[in-house]
Amino acid sequence: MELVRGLHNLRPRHRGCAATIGNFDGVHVGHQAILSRLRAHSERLGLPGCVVIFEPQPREFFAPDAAPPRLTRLREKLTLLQQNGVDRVLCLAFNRRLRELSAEQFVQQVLIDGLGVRHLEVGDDFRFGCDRSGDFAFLQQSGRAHGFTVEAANTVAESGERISSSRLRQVLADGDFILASLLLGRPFSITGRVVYGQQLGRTIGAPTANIQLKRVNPPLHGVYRVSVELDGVVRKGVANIGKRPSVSGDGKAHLEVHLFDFSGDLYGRRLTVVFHQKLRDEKRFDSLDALQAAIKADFAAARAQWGL
Ligand SMILES: Cc1cc2nc3c(=O)[nH]c(=O)nc-3n(C[C@H](O)[C@H](O)[C@H](O)COP(=O)(O)O)c2cc1C
Ligand SMILES: Nc1ncnc2c1ncn2[C@@H]1O[C@H](COP(=O)(O)OP(=O)(O)O)[C@@H](O)[C@H]1O
Repeated sequence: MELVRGLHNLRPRHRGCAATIGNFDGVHVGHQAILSRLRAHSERLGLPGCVVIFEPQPREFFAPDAAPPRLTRLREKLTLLQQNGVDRVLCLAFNRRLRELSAEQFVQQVLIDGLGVRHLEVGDDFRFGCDRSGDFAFLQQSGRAHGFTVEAANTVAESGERISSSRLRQVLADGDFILASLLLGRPFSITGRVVYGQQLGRTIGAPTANIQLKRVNPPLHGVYRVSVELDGVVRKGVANIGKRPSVSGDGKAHLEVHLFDFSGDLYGRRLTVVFHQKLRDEKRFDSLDALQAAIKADFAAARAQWGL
């Protein structure tokens, strides 16, 4: 899969494709249906299938503090798009210039001049362009004028309700990991690189691999029973995701995971943490002793649930 960052990196060889546009946060089952339609059209046309995404996502640009948590960070999203058979991703920086493009300008600059789109697949509620003025009817009209077809993918529902990124955020906040798996088509996980922490964990009998979240607001908070695949072995463990109010408090969310019956160096490794069950909310403890006791109890609870 090829990643093109910014319109200025598009070359004449990139013209001619089937495309879709959106945030694709989570790459859930609804998104997967659109990607499957995209693949069908790209095969029919004998052209690559291209997904146009935005980074940051529009709401993160408009209101950085009020934006909803991210289900997938850029790298995770790209991996999932690749796994869904996408040939090319055009990642556009959502900034003032992009925000101010009218629907006509967006179609002309991105879809026609940039990508030479021959088929456009969109979700049934897709809106774009300055103040969301472009809609499906507008795209169909542009398609007729510029020689591309447009199709709106059907809504995909689960348990009678539409699948969406915002529904997933709610389901994860509720700790319903079984429903989350149904909506995602895979268990919910967070992937990232293990970085150095304060080296405190090992001194309280709880070494924890700290996974870099890069300031992105995660959709989960609290203590969870988790698993991690490491060198082909599924390791069981417990994770804390939160701001660690009892210790540092740099105000940012951290994800740290302790693996049961494991000792070794994980620094620099890329881990995928799969979440299975919430144990409790994160708390502020007045002493390191109280924190240590709570962590010990979490270990015992998670071990018991895992049958270890
Ligand atoms: C199972 C578990 C539960 C935790 N619960 C809390 C908590 O409720 N409140 C809190 O402030 N920190 C909590 N922490 C985070 C600890 O403060 C942190 O792991 C410890 O300070 C070690 O940090 P370090 O890895 O950077 O050395 C928890 C950690 C683990 C592994
Ligand atoms: N059972 C384990 N679970 C998680 N990490 C472990 C384990 N055993 C050893 N480690 C290693 O110890 C590191 C965590 O130790 P810790 O004292 O918490 O340091 P830090 O604050 O740098 O995360 C991990 O990054 C990993 O390399």
